[in-house]
Amino acid sequence: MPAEQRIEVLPDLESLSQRALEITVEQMELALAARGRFNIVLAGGSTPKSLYERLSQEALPWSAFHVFWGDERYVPPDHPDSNEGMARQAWLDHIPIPAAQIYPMPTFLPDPHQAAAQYHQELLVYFQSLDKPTPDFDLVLLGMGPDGHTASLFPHTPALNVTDQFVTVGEKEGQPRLTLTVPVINQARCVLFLVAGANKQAALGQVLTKTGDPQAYPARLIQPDETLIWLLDQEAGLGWSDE
Ligand SMILES: O=C(O)[C@H](O)[C@@H](O)[C@H](O)[C@H](O)COP(=O)(O)O
Repeated sequence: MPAEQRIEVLPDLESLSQRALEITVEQMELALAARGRFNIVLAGGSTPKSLYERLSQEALPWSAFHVFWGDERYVPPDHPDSNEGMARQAWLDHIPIPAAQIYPMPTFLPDPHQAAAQYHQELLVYFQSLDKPTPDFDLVLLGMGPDGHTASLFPHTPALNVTDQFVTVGEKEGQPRLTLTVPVINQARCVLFLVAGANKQAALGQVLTKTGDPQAYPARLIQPDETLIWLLDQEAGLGWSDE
């Protein structure tokens, strides 16, 4: 159960993205004050694009950013479906962040399981260099699909129950994806969901009321110890608000 959990409903995607920018900067400031760097995990899909575009317009201490992904479609970065490609086009290609501080998920190996193991190892080495045995990201950005999936943790798939790896292979309609595992996401200091669109309403109802079976609505599995924030637009968040 998160120490702090809140739901904010914003009028539309643009105001949701502006609020997400504010929270991202808040979490960055906390991380820099405490540890001198900001370890952020990016979400894929379409919802976060407007946030990334806003970030590209900011003058932030980019040299303190270390950017990771929460999941990736198993395609090259120049493929239209690539989460890495979307984030680079919307944000990362427009700011002076050191290239070595961007850690894309590898999607060039023939076997996605090998790629998952490689990213696991990359995370292990990175966090061990910070004297941490496991990843403790400062901020994990997540979306949620109409079926209640998040990252590439899809309903009734083996990925939901992987606890001995930081990264595993998810699957959407037979297509492989790479995804952080539930324990890694839950070890983050702050998890921020960005959910927009009427097609998310039903799944939200199952997730936020904690009634839906977590295997059927994997976003329910996301219960970080510290901070969990849901930013919803009015279409998705009809009737929901902690405010
Ligand atoms: O790679 C992905 O697609 C995402 O990580 C996925 O979990 C996404 O966040 C949801 O499917 C919502 O996608 P939209 O933002 O496009 O609705």
